Amino acid sequence: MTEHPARRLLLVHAHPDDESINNGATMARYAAEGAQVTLVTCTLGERGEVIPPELAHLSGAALGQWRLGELRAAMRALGVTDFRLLGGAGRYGDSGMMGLPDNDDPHCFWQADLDEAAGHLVRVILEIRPQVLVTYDDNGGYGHPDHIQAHRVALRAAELAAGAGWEIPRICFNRVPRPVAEAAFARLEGDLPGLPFDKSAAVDDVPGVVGEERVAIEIDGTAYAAAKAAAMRAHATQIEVAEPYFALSNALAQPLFTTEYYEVVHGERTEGRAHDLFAGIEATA
Ligand SMILES: CC(=O)N[C@H]1[C@@H](O[C@@H]2[C@H](O)[C@H](O)[C@@H](O)[C@H](O)[C@H]2O)O[C@H](CO)[C@@H](O)[C@@H]1O
Ligand SMILES: [Zn+2]
Repeated sequence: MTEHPARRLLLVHAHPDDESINNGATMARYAAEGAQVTLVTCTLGERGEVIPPELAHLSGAALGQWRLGELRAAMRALGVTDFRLLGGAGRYGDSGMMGLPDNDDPHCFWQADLDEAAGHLVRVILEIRPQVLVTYDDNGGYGHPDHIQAHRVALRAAELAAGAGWEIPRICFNRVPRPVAEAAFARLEGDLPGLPFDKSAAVDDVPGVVGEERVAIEIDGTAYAAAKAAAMRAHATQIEVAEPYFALSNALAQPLFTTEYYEVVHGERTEGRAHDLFAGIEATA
């Protein structure tokens, strides 16, 4: 039997950058504490926009390879050594934003056969035997096809893995409590004049905003704020950071959250608001 660290976390994301935006502090914390942190990213993000003018020439496969390099740099910043591309680098293409003709590309992730894609993830689950799986809600957080498909593939793979001998004890969705988001945007409104961004996004532009009652776990990542910001800066084609804020290529400022929040959607719930993704889960072989 392969020796496993006692605590094993698996995160499933759509593009290089999502992991740092949603879970950078969480990943840095658990990596620093000696847990096994495994990231599976489903596409290389080759249909993304590019922020820095000096990189504006990058598109298609060249952009995808560049973003893979950005992902490597972000993982170094977080101290995460186990990160993989679903089915291997380039297996599934970036599907573009919802409603675009890109969504119909037969190579794109949105067109993937669900069980074929989930099969790649089942192999990772049976190898790692994670106690916690983190992914997006059924809307992918904000409706992007690759995020929705990442959710579907993650949950299908968890179902198949349970039938093949490993039921993941806890499955979580990335969340932000609405009061937290509203307070952060209120601060942003006052800070905006001093930022390199002209406009602010809105609370409902933030993926996964829900009522407080649905948030079961919060991870205080204050100690890892610098690591998260460095990881986000590593994704320079997609993200501009001006702590404690950032903007994507749409140049709309939004809060850079260093406390990260989770809803538990499968497995043992926690008593009240927990502060550890592994709370109440026995270390398992
Ligand atoms: C955070 C995220 O999921 N980014 C995706 C997204 O990128 C957005 C898209 O280019 C949109 O048109 C911009 O206005 C927005 O600023 C971008 O964040 O979609 C891309 C294409 O599928 C994807 O590569 C990127 O990772
Ligand atoms: Zn994404």
